[in-house]
Amino acid sequence: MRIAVLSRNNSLYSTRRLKEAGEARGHEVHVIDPLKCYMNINMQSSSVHIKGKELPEFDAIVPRIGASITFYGTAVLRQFEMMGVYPLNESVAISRSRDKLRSLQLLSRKGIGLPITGFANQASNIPDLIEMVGGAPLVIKLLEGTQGIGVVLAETRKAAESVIEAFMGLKADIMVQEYISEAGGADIRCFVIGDKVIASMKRQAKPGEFRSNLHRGGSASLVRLTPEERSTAVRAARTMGLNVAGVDILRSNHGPVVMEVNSSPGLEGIEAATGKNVADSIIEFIEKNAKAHHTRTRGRG
Ligand SMILES: Nc1ncnc2c1ncn2[C@@H]1O[C@H](COP(=O)(O)OP(=O)(O)OP(=O)(O)O)[C@@H](O)[C@H]1O
Ligand SMILES: [Mg+2]
Ligand SMILES: [Mg+2]
Repeated sequence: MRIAVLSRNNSLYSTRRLKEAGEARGHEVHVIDPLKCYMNINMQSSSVHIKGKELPEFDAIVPRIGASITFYGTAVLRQFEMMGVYPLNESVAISRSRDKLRSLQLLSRKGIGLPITGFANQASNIPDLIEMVGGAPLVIKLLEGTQGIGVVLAETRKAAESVIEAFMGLKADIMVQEYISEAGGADIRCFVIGDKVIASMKRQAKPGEFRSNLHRGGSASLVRLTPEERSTAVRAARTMGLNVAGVDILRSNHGPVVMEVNSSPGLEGIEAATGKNVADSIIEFIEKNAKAHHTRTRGRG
């Protein structure tokens, strides 16, 4: 097969591994920078070009679209979908997963366990919002945050009120969440491919920190999932319409709760922690599932 990896940089670990794994399985793999692509959108035919050349036909495309280029990256991916290229994850599903509130709304509709979460636009609603999520301690999150930056633990109601007020004053979009203290500063990354969790790891925050992000000094280790955790992760990925997803779960007193579903989960941490060849499993999934014009939305966006 001829496979495109849509990625800004072919020296990134995940991109490199996907190229290696694809070639090891006998495929031709091209790394394509979505920002370098330009497109012809017309009635007769769609095409994608780079530096004056039309790109060849691909059998499948693996989107690795960073959060900062979601808008243009998904437009390029959609163009490939319209041309009939099989997307590992569809543009619609990626856009959906990038909106945290929309994601939580979709997951809750399917009865998937979530931390109690509230959001509001006006400062006058703050006291009621805090009440709704069960009072302090609680977690306040910037919707645009990443790598744990913009995630705050407010220990008291007073602290919560002033942090929420400050964020709202800056016109930042936030959500307020029940603090799952029993998770003990750990979360579980479930790497889902199709209808299976093919690898998982526990990430433990460093002492004195509640955020388990590896970028915040957390450490990864192997973990044994319960059947409920497995099925929660798989259902969360399916609800978002993602074939490949990194589902982050907290172990709460009321069972596993999903914190977020990532559409471009990194391979470095999970391959290092588990010793599994995750890139190979992704290529294998593509071999089994890639068909031209095979998206749930048929590229309609
Ligand atoms: N409600 C919560 N209760 C307990 N711990 C939480 C809660 N929300 C977040 N955390 C901790 O904080 C960390 C960061 O939170 P989260 O994953 O929501 O933000 P982020 O990592 O900045 O976002 P992204 O993963 O999209 O980059 C989590 O990995 C988890 O360890
Ligand atoms: Mg996170
Ligand atoms: Mg994330």
